[in-house]
Amino acid sequence: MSENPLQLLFQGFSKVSACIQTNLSHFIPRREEPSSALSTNKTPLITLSAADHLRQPGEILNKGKSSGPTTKEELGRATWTFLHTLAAQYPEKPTRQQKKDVKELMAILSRMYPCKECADHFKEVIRANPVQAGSQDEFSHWLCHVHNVVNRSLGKLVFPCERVDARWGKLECEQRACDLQGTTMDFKSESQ
Ligand SMILES: Cc1cc2nc3c(=O)[nH]c(=O)nc-3n(C[C@H](O)[C@H](O)[C@H](O)COP(=O)(O)OP(=O)(O)OC[C@H]3O[C@@H](n4cnc5c(N)ncnc54)[C@H](O)[C@@H]3O)c2cc1C
Repeated sequence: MSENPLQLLFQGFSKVSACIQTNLSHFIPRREEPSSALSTNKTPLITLSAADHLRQPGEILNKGKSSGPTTKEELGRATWTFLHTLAAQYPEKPTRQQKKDVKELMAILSRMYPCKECADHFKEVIRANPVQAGSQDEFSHWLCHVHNVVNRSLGKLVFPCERVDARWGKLECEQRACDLQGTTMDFKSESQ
């Protein structure tokens, strides 16, 4: 039976793709591994999609961002996206542990954010504005407020916090499988 010419074309394309991956992986430095692991590990270090064949090698390695080191602005936008998405998904009734976790996360950010001047400034911001994370609404509005404190210090426009839920939503995830589970119990005795 004669094969479909398109099928033959795709088979040829797959072979070329596998060959490019194997050869390209030789040019990418890898972490120290025991020599036995190196000799047996056949998994390519990167995988390429069909569209990647149209890109330059440098573009493939920096997929999704402009080439060159990450700027303070890119880092800031990515971090605020992470934080506001976290706040949008924060439970209506968080557990004691979840409240503790977000406070710790902010404290860690103020020590380890990879821009020292930003981290130092953020430390002052959260000292003056202690984390409020008693509910989803409280946490997302607190975050909006501290983001505005940073905005003001950089001469940026202040964001209207009543629109924070419209700007930042929960992560798109099938059947809300990404949602954090809170508690249905009412911890009235808790101080925060
Ligand atoms: C913790 C932290 C501290 C930082 N400190 C400094 C610093 O000291 N010096 C410095 O130069 N840079 C700092 N940055 C980076 C800075 O805040 C910006 O991220 C960066 O300048 C890029 O700004 P942008 O205009 O693209 O928007 P961003 O401020 O990054 O905001 C991203 C998007 O969030 C939305 N948004 C804006 N304000 C709010 C808000 N209040 N609530 C909800 N959504 C909002 C807007 O749609 C905006 O486009 C810090 C970032 C973080 C995460």
